[in-house]
Formats: sequence, structure tokens, C-alpha cells
Amino acid sequence: MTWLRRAVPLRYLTSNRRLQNPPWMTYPAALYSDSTEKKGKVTPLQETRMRDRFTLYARGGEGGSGCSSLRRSRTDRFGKPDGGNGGRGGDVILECTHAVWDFSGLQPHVKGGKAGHGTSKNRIGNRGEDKVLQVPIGTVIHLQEGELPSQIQVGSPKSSDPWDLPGTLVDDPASDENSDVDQDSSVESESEAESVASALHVGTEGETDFEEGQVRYNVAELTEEGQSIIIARGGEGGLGNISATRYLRGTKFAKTSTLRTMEGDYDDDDGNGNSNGQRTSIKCGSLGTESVLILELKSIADVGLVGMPNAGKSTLLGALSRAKPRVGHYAFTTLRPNLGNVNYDDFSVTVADIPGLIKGAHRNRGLGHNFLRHIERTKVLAYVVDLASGLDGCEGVTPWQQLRDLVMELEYHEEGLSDRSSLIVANKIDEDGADERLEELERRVRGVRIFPVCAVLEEGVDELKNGLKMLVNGDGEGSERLKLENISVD
Ligand SMILES: Nc1nc2c(ncn2[C@@H]2O[C@H](COP(=O)(O)OP(=O)(O)OP(=O)(O)O)[C@@H](O)[C@H]2O)c(=O)[nH]1
Repeated sequence: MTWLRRAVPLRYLTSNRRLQNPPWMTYPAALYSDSTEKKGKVTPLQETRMRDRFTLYARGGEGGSGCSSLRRSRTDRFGKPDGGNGGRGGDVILECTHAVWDFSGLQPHVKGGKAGHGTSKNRIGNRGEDKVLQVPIGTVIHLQEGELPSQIQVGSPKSSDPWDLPGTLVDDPASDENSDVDQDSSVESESEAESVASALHVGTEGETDFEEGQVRYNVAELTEEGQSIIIARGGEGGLGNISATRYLRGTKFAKTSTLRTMEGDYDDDDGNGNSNGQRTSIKCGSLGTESVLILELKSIADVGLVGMPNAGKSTLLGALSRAKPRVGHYAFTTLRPNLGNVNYDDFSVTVADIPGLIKGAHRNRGLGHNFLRHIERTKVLAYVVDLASGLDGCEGVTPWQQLRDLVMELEYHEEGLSDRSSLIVANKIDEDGADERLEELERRVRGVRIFPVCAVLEEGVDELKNGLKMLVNGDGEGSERLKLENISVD
């Protein structure tokens, strides 16, 4: 090997002097035989893991500094202040959308955009850019550190006023007017927060169950498309010397030169020596608020449709709700859970179409156990079986065997996963021989109600809807469980 080392440029030798592959050399496969790592065939879908819990550090953008500038003219030797205020820092906003399924697209540390500084001619600095993070529907927010989100909105945050001017300070900080304004705005924001809280299913601070010094659980829950919440507010912009002069008028600083103020010689305190802790100088923009959140994707649905590929789950979801999942005559058309809302007069139930499970799913066969986790978070199960499978000498698994395989897959994934209220949807009742199959299924499976359905023609769907409602409410017979010992296969 000595000759080889000499012939190869140094940059291809690592520090421990093991040879790396120079680009022009292709080694025969035999040379690699001692490398024990043999790469298995992994489909890209199996590599994508769902992130349903995420810790997020958010910080609002810094406010821009105010400008101290004097406008002199031939007639005015000393000049007049004309420095504009700094812009307000960008917020960090969570927006709830159907477009994302989990938290895998999020970055753990997010900061709102920094605002621009004020400039002369009383020009205000640019507002910092808001960072809008898209989170999936059903995101629950737990607050680990920092303040409670100060503002909750229903609707796109992009609709917020682009001319959001910086600086909340009014002319005279000592006046009662000022405190009135503050009080009013706080009352307004409180009532606003309360009304939105009810829309968002959030508790007010008193109602949330949290203990001092611990995580504050369920601070908010984003359950509908377009809901958004500010999780870190951008800092206020500093005052330019025009606003600062007005601000200082009537205070103890009135006689101090404005320019000195602008240089930040003293803190922006309330006159009793209590600094507000945010601004070190009225010229400087303040820092944004910070928060550490734990985001969690909660139970995605009340009902989980579980079945083998091609059983007709997506078609059924479309028949039950207004959802339009993709339907295909081939297996694994559904690649991620689809959600739909089944509406009743006074009630609505969320149904999730979980991608098809096959025997060995718990060992990551098919689409793997990635989606089995979603079943964990559904309240009740609807096992969808294909009555026509294996009929007329075609290949396929009998409905009772399908049920057995499904229950076993759930149990292999997590013990007790199948131990929840369930019903069976016997789909494709329109096919030849399906009636006899249904009779046999009823003989072989005990303890759980069976609903014959033709999802394509939407037959039997109303009865199924009633059955699901009972199951979700836990009424009467609605708490049946499908047990392995109640399925006879032989
Ligand atoms: N005859 C008949 N065919 C149906 C019925 N319901 C669904 N199908 C057909 O069955 C095939 C599979 O339907 P899907 O709804 O995609 O099945 P799936 O269970 O969601 O399939 P995966 O996405 O693989 O999990 C499609 O060709 C449907 O048209 C039914 O009630 N009767």
C-alpha cells in the first residue's frame, strides 16, 4: 500500500492516514466486502417519521432604534428634531392549516424579523417581518416558559394592518389619559381573548390547569383552518427625537437636553425608580418577548377507519363527510390520514381515514407503523372490511381473516390498542356473493355491531352514521369491543 499512499495526493488521506476514495479510482466490489453495513431497501415513505411533539423556542423580533437627527436651515441654526421612530419587531405566529400534517417542517428556534431603524425627515423604520409557522389542525400548545400568548386571532394573520405603526407611548406618560388608554386596551384585549378563547376551546389563565413553575398545559388548541395565535411579540420601536421631545414634555426630564436623552443617558423609568425592564433608553427599540412552547398533536379524530388496503375506507369517508380523499382501485392510495367531519343536527364527529394496514404493519411492512400511532389517538374504531375480497376464486383475504389480522396488528403495535369501542363496516355489499359473505361474517364475529354498507352508492351510510354517533357518545350498545377470541376464522 506504500506505493499507493505516495501516488495519492495528501488531501485524499485523512488525519489517521486511512485512504479515502479518490474520484478517479473505482475499486472492485471485493474491496468493500469487509464493510458489514448492507443497506436494506427502504421506501422513502417509511423514512418519513411523523413529528407529533415538538419543543419550540420563539422570540419576537427586536424593535428598531429611533433616530436622533436635527434639521437645520439657514434661518434655524440649532435645528429642529426630525428623527423618526424605530419600527416594531416581527411577531412569531402559529397558523393552523390543513396543508401540514405534523411538525416536521418546523425549526426549533424561531425569531421574528428585526425592525428597521428610524431615519431623518421623521421616517419610521420598517416593521420587522412576522414569522408565520404552519401547524396542523389539532395542535395543542403547552407553555413551558415565558408569557402567555398575548393575542389570539381567528383568521389569517396576514390580514393584519401592514401600517402597524411603532411606538405605543403617548405624548405624556404621566397623564391619566395614558393610563386610561392602557386600561381600556387591556380590558378590550381581555374580552377579545376570552371570546376567541371560547372559539378556540382554550381556557383563560385561571381555567388552565397549571402549577407554578411547571409547564402550563393546554394553553390553547388550534382546531380549525385559519386559526392563528401570536406566540412571541415583536419589540416596540425606539422613539426618534421628534416623539421623544413630545414624550418628555412635562416630565422631570423636560429640562434635560433632548439630545442627551437620545444618547440613552437614563432609563425609561416611571419616576419612582421602577424601570420597566424593557427599554434601557427611549431611543432603543425593545426586545421581543420570548416563550418556550411544547406543541403536541392531539387526538386527530373521534373515529378511526381501520382496514386493509382497498377496503374502501377513503370512499367511505367521502360518503360520510364532505371530505374528498383520493380513491383508487390499487392498494395504498391513501398515503397519509385524511380527516372528515360527520355532521349531525347538534353534534359533529371527526373521522380519520388511516392508510391501509397489512399483516406485518407493526414490523413496518406496507406503510409501516407510522400511522398506527394515529389510531392511538382516536376515540373509537370502525373496522372496514371488504366483503368481496377473495370471492369468485379471486385472490384476497376473507373479511373475518381481515378483522383478525387488523386486531393483531394493533395489538402487536401496542397492547390494548384495539381495546376501545368499535364497530364493523362491511363494505362492498353491492358485489355478487356479498350477502352470503355478510351472513357468514355475522356468524363468525360476535360482540360488535356490523353495518353493511355500499360506500360507492352511499347505501347504509345513514345507519352507520347513527352507529358512529352512539359509539362516540358511549350510549347503550355503543361500547362494544372487538376481541380476538370473538372472531372465528376456521
Ligand atoms: N363495488 C364497490 N367498490 C367499492 C366500494 N367502496 C369502494 N370501492 C372501490 O374500492 C377501491 C378502493 O377504494 P378506496 O376507497 O381507495 O380504498 P382504501 O381502503 O381507502 O384504500 P387504501 O388507500 O389503499 O387504504 C376503489 O376502486 C373504489 O371504487 C363499494 O361499496 N362497492
